[in-house]
Amino acid sequence: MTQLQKEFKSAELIQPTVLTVGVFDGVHLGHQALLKETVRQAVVLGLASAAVTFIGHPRLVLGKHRELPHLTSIKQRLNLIKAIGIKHVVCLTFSEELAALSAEQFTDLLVSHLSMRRLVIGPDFTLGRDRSGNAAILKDIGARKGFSLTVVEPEQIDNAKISSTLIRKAMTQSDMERVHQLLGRCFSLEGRVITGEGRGMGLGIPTANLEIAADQALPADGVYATRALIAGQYWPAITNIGTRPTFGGGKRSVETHIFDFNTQVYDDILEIAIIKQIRPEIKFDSVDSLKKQIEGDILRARTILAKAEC
Ligand SMILES: Cc1cc2nc3c(=O)[nH]c(=O)nc-3n(C[C@H](O)[C@H](O)[C@H](O)COP(=O)(O)O)c2cc1C
Ligand SMILES: Nc1ncnc2c1ncn2[C@@H]1O[C@H](COP(=O)(O)OP(=O)(O)OP(=O)(O)O)[C@@H](O)[C@H]1O
Repeated sequence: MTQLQKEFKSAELIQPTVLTVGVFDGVHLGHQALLKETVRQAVVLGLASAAVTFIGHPRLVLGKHRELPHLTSIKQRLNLIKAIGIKHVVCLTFSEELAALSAEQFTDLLVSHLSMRRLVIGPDFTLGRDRSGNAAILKDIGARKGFSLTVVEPEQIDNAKISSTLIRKAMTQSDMERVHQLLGRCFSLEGRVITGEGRGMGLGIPTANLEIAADQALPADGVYATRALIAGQYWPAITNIGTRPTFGGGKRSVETHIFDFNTQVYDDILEIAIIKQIRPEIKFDSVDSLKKQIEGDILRARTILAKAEC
Protein backbone atom coordinates (compact mmCIF):
# COMPACT_ATOMS: atom_id res chain seq x y z
CA MET A 1 0.00 0.00 0.00
CA THR A 2 1.37 3.46 -0.86
CA GLN A 3 1.70 6.27 1.73
CA LEU A 4 -1.29 8.09 0.21
CA GLN A 5 -3.47 4.96 0.31
CA LYS A 6 -2.47 4.43 3.95
CA GLU A 7 -3.30 8.04 4.85
CA PHE A 8 -6.73 7.85 3.17
CA LYS A 9 -7.42 4.47 4.79
CA SER A 10 -6.74 5.76 8.29
CA ALA A 11 -8.83 8.89 7.68
CA GLU A 12 -11.89 7.04 6.28
CA LEU A 13 -15.14 9.02 6.84
CA ILE A 14 -18.50 7.28 6.67
CA GLN A 15 -20.91 10.18 7.20
CA PRO A 16 -21.34 12.20 3.95
CA THR A 17 -19.29 15.40 3.99
CA VAL A 18 -19.08 18.97 2.77
CA LEU A 19 -15.36 19.23 2.16
CA THR A 20 -12.72 21.83 1.42
CA VAL A 21 -9.11 21.29 0.35
CA GLY A 22 -5.94 23.35 0.68
CA VAL A 23 -2.71 24.10 2.45
CA PHE A 24 -4.35 26.73 4.68
CA ASP A 25 -0.98 28.05 5.83
CA GLY A 26 -1.67 30.87 8.27
CA VAL A 27 -5.42 30.10 8.39
CA HIS A 28 -5.86 33.76 7.40
CA LEU A 29 -9.16 35.64 7.00
CA GLY A 30 -9.63 34.26 3.45
CA HIS A 31 -9.17 30.68 4.65
CA GLN A 32 -11.43 31.41 7.64
CA ALA A 33 -14.24 32.63 5.35
CA LEU A 34 -13.98 29.45 3.26
CA LEU A 35 -13.86 27.16 6.31
CA LYS A 36 -16.84 28.96 7.92
CA GLU A 37 -18.81 28.55 4.67
CA THR A 38 -17.96 24.82 4.69
CA VAL A 39 -19.30 24.50 8.26
CA ARG A 40 -22.41 26.54 7.37
CA GLN A 41 -23.24 24.40 4.36
CA ALA A 42 -22.72 21.19 6.32
CA VAL A 43 -25.25 22.40 8.91
CA VAL A 44 -27.77 23.40 6.22
CA LEU A 45 -27.43 20.07 4.40
CA GLY A 46 -27.25 17.95 7.57
CA LEU A 47 -23.80 16.61 6.58
CA ALA A 48 -20.42 16.57 8.37
CA SER A 49 -17.86 19.32 7.65
CA ALA A 50 -14.35 18.25 6.68
CA ALA A 51 -11.10 19.82 5.49
CA VAL A 52 -8.16 18.17 3.76
CA THR A 53 -4.89 19.92 4.46
CA PHE A 54 -1.49 19.14 3.02
CA ILE A 55 1.71 18.48 4.91
CA GLY A 56 4.55 19.85 2.79
CA HIS A 57 3.74 22.73 0.49
CA PRO A 58 2.76 21.86 -3.12
CA ARG A 59 4.93 24.73 -4.39
CA LEU A 60 7.95 23.12 -2.65
CA VAL A 61 7.26 19.56 -3.77
CA LEU A 62 6.69 20.73 -7.33
CA GLY A 63 10.01 22.63 -7.22
CA LYS A 64 8.46 26.07 -7.79
CA HIS A 65 10.13 27.43 -4.63
CA ARG A 66 13.32 26.29 -2.94
CA GLU A 67 12.27 27.70 0.42
CA LEU A 68 8.81 28.58 1.61
CA PRO A 69 8.60 29.50 5.27
CA HIS A 70 5.44 28.43 7.08
CA LEU A 71 3.28 30.98 8.89
CA THR A 72 1.80 28.25 11.09
CA SER A 73 3.09 24.91 12.35
CA ILE A 74 0.97 21.86 11.54
CA LYS A 75 -0.22 21.82 15.16
CA GLN A 76 -1.31 25.49 15.05
CA ARG A 77 -2.98 24.95 11.65
CA LEU A 78 -4.99 21.95 12.89
CA ASN A 79 -6.05 23.75 16.09
CA LEU A 80 -7.12 26.87 14.18
CA ILE A 81 -9.12 24.88 11.59
CA LYS A 82 -10.85 22.88 14.32
CA ALA A 83 -11.61 26.04 16.32
CA ILE A 84 -13.69 27.28 13.35
CA GLY A 85 -15.92 24.24 13.78
CA ILE A 86 -14.66 21.86 11.06
CA LYS A 87 -15.48 18.39 12.37
CA HIS A 88 -12.88 16.30 10.54
CA VAL A 89 -9.43 17.56 9.55
CA VAL A 90 -7.55 15.13 7.32
CA CYS A 91 -3.78 15.59 6.81
CA LEU A 92 -2.29 14.29 3.57
CA THR A 93 1.41 14.36 2.75
CA PHE A 94 1.84 16.36 -0.45
CA SER A 95 4.04 13.80 -2.20
CA GLU A 96 5.00 13.30 -5.83
CA GLU A 97 2.45 10.47 -5.85
CA LEU A 98 -0.30 12.91 -4.87
CA ALA A 99 0.95 15.58 -7.29
CA ALA A 100 0.74 13.09 -10.18
CA LEU A 101 -3.00 12.43 -9.70
CA SER A 102 -5.46 14.00 -12.12
CA ALA A 103 -8.35 16.07 -10.74
CA GLU A 104 -10.64 13.13 -11.53
CA GLN A 105 -8.42 10.59 -9.70
CA PHE A 106 -8.04 12.83 -6.64
CA THR A 107 -11.75 13.66 -6.35
CA ASP A 108 -12.50 9.90 -6.77
CA LEU A 109 -10.45 9.34 -3.59
CA LEU A 110 -12.27 12.19 -1.80
CA VAL A 111 -15.62 10.64 -2.71
CA SER A 112 -14.72 7.04 -1.91
CA HIS A 113 -12.71 7.56 1.31
CA LEU A 114 -14.10 10.83 2.70
CA SER A 115 -17.71 10.51 1.42
CA MET A 116 -17.52 13.95 -0.21
CA ARG A 117 -20.92 15.19 -1.45
CA ARG A 118 -19.99 18.84 -1.85
CA LEU A 119 -16.63 20.53 -2.48
CA VAL A 120 -16.14 24.13 -1.35
CA ILE A 121 -13.30 26.02 -3.04
CA GLY A 122 -11.95 29.55 -3.08
CA PRO A 123 -11.11 31.91 -5.92
CA ASP A 124 -8.67 30.59 -8.57
CA PHE A 125 -8.44 27.24 -6.77
CA THR A 126 -7.21 24.36 -8.91
CA LEU A 127 -6.65 20.77 -8.06
CA GLY A 128 -4.85 17.84 -9.65
CA ARG A 129 -1.86 17.31 -11.94
CA ASP A 130 -0.73 20.51 -13.71
CA ARG A 131 -3.48 22.42 -11.84
CA SER A 132 -5.92 21.05 -14.41
CA GLY A 133 -8.97 20.85 -12.15
CA ASN A 134 -10.38 24.38 -12.23
CA ALA A 135 -13.93 25.27 -11.13
CA ALA A 136 -15.55 24.42 -14.51
CA ILE A 137 -13.80 21.04 -14.70
CA LEU A 138 -14.53 20.19 -11.06
CA LYS A 139 -18.21 21.05 -11.64
CA ASP A 140 -18.30 18.70 -14.59
CA ILE A 141 -16.51 15.89 -12.71
CA GLY A 142 -18.89 16.41 -9.77
CA ALA A 143 -21.96 16.03 -11.98
CA ARG A 144 -20.68 12.60 -13.04
CA LYS A 145 -19.33 11.47 -9.67
CA GLY A 146 -22.07 12.69 -7.35
CA PHE A 147 -20.76 15.83 -5.67
CA SER A 148 -21.67 19.48 -6.10
CA LEU A 149 -19.34 22.47 -6.11
CA THR A 150 -19.44 25.83 -4.32
CA VAL A 151 -17.03 28.61 -5.24
CA VAL A 152 -16.54 31.18 -2.48
CA GLU A 153 -15.85 34.86 -3.32
CA PRO A 154 -12.34 36.07 -2.44
CA GLU A 155 -11.87 37.83 0.90
CA GLN A 156 -10.17 41.12 0.18
CA ILE A 157 -8.65 44.00 2.11
CA ASP A 158 -7.95 47.29 0.28
CA ASN A 159 -8.80 45.60 -3.05
CA ALA A 160 -6.09 42.95 -2.55
CA LYS A 161 -6.90 39.25 -2.16
CA ILE A 162 -5.82 38.11 1.29
CA SER A 163 -3.04 35.58 0.80
CA SER A 164 -0.19 33.98 2.69
CA THR A 165 2.20 35.71 0.27
CA LEU A 166 0.86 39.11 1.34
CA ILE A 167 1.28 38.15 5.00
CA ARG A 168 4.88 36.91 4.50
CA LYS A 169 5.69 40.25 2.84
CA ALA A 170 4.26 42.24 5.78
CA MET A 171 6.32 40.04 8.15
CA THR A 172 9.56 40.85 6.35
CA GLN A 173 8.65 44.55 6.72
CA SER A 174 7.96 44.02 10.48
CA ASP A 175 4.46 45.37 9.87
CA MET A 176 2.78 43.31 12.57
CA GLU A 177 -0.38 45.48 12.55
CA ARG A 178 -0.87 44.56 8.88
CA VAL A 179 -0.17 40.88 9.64
CA HIS A 180 -2.76 41.05 12.43
CA GLN A 181 -5.29 42.65 10.04
CA LEU A 182 -4.78 39.89 7.41
CA LEU A 183 -4.77 36.97 9.85
CA GLY A 184 -7.67 38.24 11.95
CA ARG A 185 -5.54 37.56 15.04
CA CYS A 186 -2.03 38.26 16.29
CA PHE A 187 0.81 36.33 14.70
CA SER A 188 2.22 33.83 17.18
CA LEU A 189 5.13 31.44 17.48
CA GLU A 190 4.91 28.29 19.55
CA GLY A 191 7.73 26.04 20.68
CA ARG A 192 9.70 24.42 23.47
CA VAL A 193 11.95 26.54 25.66
CA ILE A 194 15.58 25.59 25.07
CA THR A 195 18.81 26.75 26.69
CA GLY A 196 20.57 29.84 25.31
CA GLU A 197 24.14 30.84 25.89
CA GLY A 198 23.38 31.87 29.48
CA ARG A 199 24.27 35.56 28.97
CA GLY A 200 20.78 36.91 29.71
CA MET A 201 21.00 36.25 33.48
CA GLY A 202 24.35 38.06 33.61
CA LEU A 203 22.73 41.07 31.92
CA GLY A 204 19.98 40.98 34.56
CA ILE A 205 17.48 40.28 31.78
CA PRO A 206 16.79 36.54 31.74
CA THR A 207 15.26 35.25 28.51
CA ALA A 208 13.42 32.11 27.45
CA ASN A 209 14.77 30.90 24.09
CA LEU A 210 12.23 29.29 21.79
CA GLU A 211 12.99 26.24 19.66
CA ILE A 212 12.00 27.25 16.14
CA ALA A 213 11.52 24.93 13.13
CA ALA A 214 13.86 25.66 10.23
CA ASP A 215 10.90 26.37 7.92
CA GLN A 216 9.10 28.73 10.33
CA ALA A 217 8.40 32.21 8.92
CA LEU A 218 9.71 34.91 11.26
CA PRO A 219 9.23 38.68 11.35
CA ALA A 220 12.34 40.68 10.41
CA ASP A 221 15.09 40.73 13.05
CA GLY A 222 14.28 43.20 15.81
CA VAL A 223 12.80 43.81 19.24
CA TYR A 224 9.05 43.31 19.65
CA ALA A 225 6.42 43.91 22.32
CA THR A 226 4.89 40.47 22.87
CA ARG A 227 2.61 38.43 25.08
CA ALA A 228 3.84 35.10 26.38
CA LEU A 229 1.37 32.28 26.95
CA ILE A 230 2.56 29.78 29.53
CA ALA A 231 0.33 27.07 30.98
CA GLY A 232 -2.83 28.90 29.91
CA GLN A 233 -1.82 32.32 31.25
CA TYR A 234 -0.73 35.42 29.30
CA TRP A 235 2.19 37.55 30.51
CA PRO A 236 3.44 40.86 29.08
CA ALA A 237 6.86 40.38 27.52
CA ILE A 238 9.52 41.59 25.11
CA THR A 239 11.14 39.45 22.43
CA ASN A 240 14.37 39.80 20.49
CA ILE A 241 14.51 38.04 17.13
CA GLY A 242 17.98 38.00 15.65
CA THR A 243 21.60 37.02 15.77
CA ARG A 244 22.85 39.17 18.74
CA PRO A 245 25.50 41.11 16.78
CA THR A 246 26.78 42.77 19.99
CA PHE A 247 28.17 39.36 20.97
CA GLY A 248 29.62 38.58 17.58
CA GLY A 249 26.41 37.32 15.97
CA GLY A 250 25.40 33.69 15.61
CA LYS A 251 22.45 31.49 14.84
CA ARG A 252 19.13 33.37 14.66
CA SER A 253 17.26 33.04 17.96
CA VAL A 254 13.88 34.05 19.35
CA GLU A 255 14.32 35.01 23.00
CA THR A 256 11.73 36.46 25.32
CA HIS A 257 12.02 38.33 28.58
CA ILE A 258 8.73 37.87 30.45
CA PHE A 259 7.89 40.76 32.81
CA ASP A 260 7.48 40.17 36.54
CA PHE A 261 8.07 36.44 36.08
CA ASN A 262 10.72 34.29 37.72
CA THR A 263 9.77 30.66 37.21
CA GLN A 264 11.98 28.05 35.54
CA VAL A 265 10.45 27.29 32.09
CA TYR A 266 13.11 25.15 30.36
CA ASP A 267 11.41 22.45 28.29
CA ASP A 268 7.96 24.03 28.73
CA ILE A 269 5.85 24.92 25.69
CA LEU A 270 5.73 28.66 25.21
CA GLU A 271 3.60 30.66 22.79
CA ILE A 272 4.59 34.21 21.90
CA ALA A 273 2.04 36.57 20.34
CA ILE A 274 4.00 39.25 18.50
CA ILE A 275 2.24 42.60 18.84
CA LYS A 276 4.47 45.39 17.51
CA GLN A 277 8.07 46.10 16.58
CA ILE A 278 9.91 48.48 18.90
CA ARG A 279 13.19 48.75 16.97
CA PRO A 280 15.52 46.77 14.71
CA GLU A 281 18.31 44.69 16.27
CA ILE A 282 21.51 46.75 16.68
CA LYS A 283 25.22 46.05 17.27
CA PHE A 284 26.15 47.95 20.44
CA ASP A 285 29.67 49.09 21.37
CA SER A 286 29.32 47.86 24.93
CA VAL A 287 27.19 45.49 26.98
CA ASP A 288 26.29 48.48 29.19
CA SER A 289 24.75 50.44 26.33
CA LEU A 290 22.80 47.32 25.22
CA LYS A 291 21.51 46.95 28.79
CA LYS A 292 20.44 50.62 28.98
CA GLN A 293 18.69 50.33 25.61
CA ILE A 294 16.83 47.18 26.72
CA GLU A 295 15.62 48.92 29.89
CA GLY A 296 14.12 51.65 27.70
CA ASP A 297 12.67 49.02 25.33
CA ILE A 298 10.93 47.34 28.29
CA LEU A 299 9.22 50.63 29.25
CA ARG A 300 8.04 51.09 25.64
CA ALA A 301 6.78 47.50 25.50
CA ARG A 302 4.76 48.02 28.68
CA THR A 303 3.10 51.13 27.17
CA ILE A 304 2.37 49.36 23.87
CA LEU A 305 0.95 46.28 25.61
CA ALA A 306 -1.30 48.35 27.88
CA LYS A 307 -3.05 49.65 24.73
CA ALA A 308 -2.81 46.59 22.45
CA GLU A 309 -5.93 44.78 21.29
CA CYS A 310 -4.61 41.25 21.29
C1 LIG B 1 14.58 43.04 24.68
C2 LIG B 1 15.89 42.56 24.12
C3 LIG B 1 16.53 43.31 23.16
C4 LIG B 1 17.75 42.89 22.63
N1 LIG B 1 18.38 43.67 21.69
C5 LIG B 1 19.59 43.29 21.20
C6 LIG B 1 20.27 44.09 20.22
O1 LIG B 1 19.77 45.10 19.74
N2 LIG B 1 21.50 43.69 19.82
C7 LIG B 1 22.09 42.55 20.30
O2 LIG B 1 23.20 42.25 19.91
N3 LIG B 1 21.43 41.75 21.19
C8 LIG B 1 20.21 42.10 21.65
N4 LIG B 1 19.56 41.31 22.57
C9 LIG B 1 20.11 40.00 22.85
C10 LIG B 1 20.99 39.97 24.06
O3 LIG B 1 22.27 40.18 23.57
C11 LIG B 1 20.78 38.57 24.63
O4 LIG B 1 19.64 38.58 25.42
C12 LIG B 1 21.93 38.05 25.40
O5 LIG B 1 23.01 37.93 24.55
C13 LIG B 1 21.59 36.68 26.02
O6 LIG B 1 21.65 35.67 25.08
P1 LIG B 1 21.48 34.14 25.49
O7 LIG B 1 20.06 33.94 25.93
O8 LIG B 1 21.78 33.39 24.22
O9 LIG B 1 22.44 33.87 26.57
C14 LIG B 1 18.33 41.70 23.09
C15 LIG B 1 17.66 40.93 24.05
C16 LIG B 1 16.45 41.35 24.57
C17 LIG B 1 15.75 40.51 25.59
N1 LIG C 1 -8.63 35.47 0.19
C1 LIG C 1 -9.30 34.32 0.08
N2 LIG C 1 -10.66 34.32 0.15
C2 LIG C 1 -11.35 33.15 0.06
N3 LIG C 1 -10.78 31.95 -0.12
C3 LIG C 1 -9.44 31.91 -0.19
C4 LIG C 1 -8.63 33.07 -0.09
N4 LIG C 1 -7.32 32.71 -0.19
C5 LIG C 1 -7.32 31.37 -0.37
N5 LIG C 1 -8.58 30.88 -0.38
C6 LIG C 1 -8.99 29.51 -0.58
O1 LIG C 1 -8.57 28.71 0.50
C7 LIG C 1 -8.37 27.36 0.04
C8 LIG C 1 -7.03 26.88 0.48
O2 LIG C 1 -6.05 27.60 -0.21
P1 LIG C 1 -4.52 27.24 -0.12
O3 LIG C 1 -4.04 27.56 1.23
O4 LIG C 1 -4.28 25.86 -0.60
O5 LIG C 1 -3.84 28.15 -1.19
P2 LIG C 1 -3.95 29.61 -1.68
O6 LIG C 1 -5.20 29.94 -2.41
O7 LIG C 1 -2.71 29.76 -2.47
O8 LIG C 1 -3.88 30.49 -0.38
P3 LIG C 1 -2.66 31.44 -0.01
O9 LIG C 1 -2.22 32.19 -1.23
O10 LIG C 1 -3.18 32.36 1.01
O11 LIG C 1 -1.60 30.51 0.51
C9 LIG C 1 -8.53 27.39 -1.48
O12 LIG C 1 -9.82 26.96 -1.86
C10 LIG C 1 -8.31 28.86 -1.78
O13 LIG C 1 -8.90 29.23 -3.01
